[in-house]
Amino acid sequence: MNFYTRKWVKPEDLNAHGTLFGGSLLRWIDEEAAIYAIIQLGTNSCVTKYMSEINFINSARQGDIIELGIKATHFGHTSITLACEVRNKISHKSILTVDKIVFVSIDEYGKPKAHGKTAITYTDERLREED
Ligand SMILES: CC(=O)SCCNC(=O)CCNC(=O)[C@H](O)C(C)(C)COP(=O)(O)OP(=O)(O)OC[C@H]1O[C@@H](n2cnc3c(N)ncnc32)[C@H](O)[C@@H]1OP(=O)(O)O
Repeated sequence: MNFYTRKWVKPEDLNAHGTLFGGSLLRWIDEEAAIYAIIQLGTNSCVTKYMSEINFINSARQGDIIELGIKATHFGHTSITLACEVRNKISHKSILTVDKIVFVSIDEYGKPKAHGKTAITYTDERLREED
């Protein structure tokens, strides 16, 4: 799993207990996962279809630096399935896991569209393809 994005937990991200608000974390995850799906599928016409059970394992506190990890686990015909882990950047203690986040590639009418991708590609491979 690659941990691309880091966040610094600030006062506006906290819940009434003074720990990281789950809603803030889920918003960051949805955006991170969407960016990952867009890059892998090569189109920004894709939507979140499904999120599996979310397991909040440990809380994060103000001042903590956390990192968001995403990995593609399955390429379907029109969909891509991702797994996510959020952990403390310093201690590597797990904060949250999501087993499955599914994005679907759509056409101009909002209907599922084949994306033609079968495996993870990395930026340097994509740049080589464009040469
Ligand atoms: C980035 C964002 O915030 S987007 C905003 C939030 N998301 C949305 O508004 C999306 C709203 N939903 C929709 O518009 C529609 O449900 C669509 C277009 C995504 C999918 O339409 P459907 O008629 O359900 O599509 P369909 O049944 O053909 O399935 C499409 C793909 O999704 C997969 N899929 C459908 N339902 C599920 C599910 N519950 N769990 C996992 N995968 C699913 C299918 O297996 C299929 O994948 P494949 O082609 O790779 O085999």
